[in-house]
Amino acid sequence: MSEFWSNCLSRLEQELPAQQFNTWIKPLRLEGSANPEEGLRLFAPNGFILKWVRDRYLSRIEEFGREFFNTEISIDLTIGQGSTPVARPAPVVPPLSGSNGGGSDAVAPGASELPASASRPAAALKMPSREKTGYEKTRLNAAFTFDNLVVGKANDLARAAAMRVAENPGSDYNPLFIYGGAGLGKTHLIHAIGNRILADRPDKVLRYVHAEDYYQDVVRAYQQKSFDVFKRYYRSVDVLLIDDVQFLNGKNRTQEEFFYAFNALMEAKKQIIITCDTYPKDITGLEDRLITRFDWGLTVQIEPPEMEMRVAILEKKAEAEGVRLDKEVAFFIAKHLKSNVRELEGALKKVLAYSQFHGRAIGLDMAKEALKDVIGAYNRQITVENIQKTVAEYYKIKVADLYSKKRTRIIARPRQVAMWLAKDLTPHSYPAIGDAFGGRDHTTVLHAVRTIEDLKMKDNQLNHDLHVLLQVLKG
Ligand SMILES: Nc1ncnc2c1ncn2[C@@H]1O[C@H](COP(=O)(O)OP(=O)(O)OP(=O)(O)O)[C@@H](O)[C@H]1O
Repeated sequence: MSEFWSNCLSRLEQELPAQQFNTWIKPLRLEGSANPEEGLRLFAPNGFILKWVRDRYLSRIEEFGREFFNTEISIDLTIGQGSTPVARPAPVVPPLSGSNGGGSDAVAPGASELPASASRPAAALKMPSREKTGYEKTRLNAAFTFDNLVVGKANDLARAAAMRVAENPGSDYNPLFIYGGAGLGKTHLIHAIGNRILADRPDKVLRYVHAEDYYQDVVRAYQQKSFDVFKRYYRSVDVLLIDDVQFLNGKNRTQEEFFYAFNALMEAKKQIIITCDTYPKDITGLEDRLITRFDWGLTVQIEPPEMEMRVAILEKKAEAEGVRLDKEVAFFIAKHLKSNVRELEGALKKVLAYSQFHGRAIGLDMAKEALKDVIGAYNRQITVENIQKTVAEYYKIKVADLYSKKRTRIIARPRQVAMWLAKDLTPHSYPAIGDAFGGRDHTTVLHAVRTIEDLKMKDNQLNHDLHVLLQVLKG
């Protein structure tokens, strides 16, 4: 197994820019028995890395596995440390040490709140200590700083507010609520704030947490009846940075805990910074008392970047990879990909890989060739509605069935196919796709995407369906 993993690591190291490899791949641990058919387990230190790896790298790792073992393998990606230490350990809660810390703690998260991995044992969450809190414990990503954040009209207000908070945590804007669409730099900005605070005030106890990880901590605290430790942990920080708060949607028990932590931190004049994909009042599935609190400080938006900013981002990212990008290439990419910085990064990566693979210098013609699929799909403006209509026609069902609660296989499978296509062909996030399918939870979309990914390897009919649908949609 270790031979496979080192093989996989060296291939990924060759394929990916060093920053991506170090951030997303290096902290992973793989475990499994000698027989790969019994399944492999890939441990990610936190939900943030898990989400990223699942969306971007898991299918590639599985592909390497199939080549290496010459058989189908399945990899169970889960939060944890495995049996070997990881670079950035996930926070975990120790076994119960006595009291459960009050009446509300006896309330379990609803069954639907429990993640698949909830029954797995967890290691111990340590109270942050000022002496011992090293950079790793903050869970910040050192790669996201103000220095490498490109500023333009789309984010100048958000950046100015972020700088102000970084300079005076706990005073002016509390909480600072940053919202905007997927891939527009919210995570980058929140890490930049954390990194700046820590650089200026190394004594501050600071904690970055993705909302999924916060939820996992609540689940573990519940399982291990260690709410005292959990509460003290989150209330003892000077700065709490919580990313993608929309993921608390529908998780009532977790929201309750967050509500108490929020109040305690605000009372103690500690800084809270929150990111979200929508304006507070538009968040669905979150309690009103939380939503109104989000508005207490300053709410700032990050918008899709304008043309000049997109060009500047491409140039900066290319520079970080040691490449000087011609203006015409940067303009060409920026002209075609408008709504999402992550997409711009993906396109740039594709151009760099294409140039390396074919041994060609980066120029306009080459970039056009490398990106013809990406840009073709983008220009045809594939929308979720369009996908739903095409899928419904293909499977001879009604579009309304795709929004409905019907679970019969004849409806459920086309719905999963449509969700998979929506994730593949549009820039929408899991929650946004869930909304477009009758207000379903993002986990349902995630499940659909994983199911179709798995099945398309094994099921010829499904593979054929996907092929036809992709051709129709891409034109
Ligand atoms: N203004 C910018 N300057 C430089 N890089 C940027 C900028 N905005 C976004 N990026 C880069 O784009 C990528 C995606 O950004 P990020 O993960 O911060 O988006 P997000 O808004 O948090 O997305 P999501 O809601 O999907 O989590 C990151 O690699 C980030 O560094």
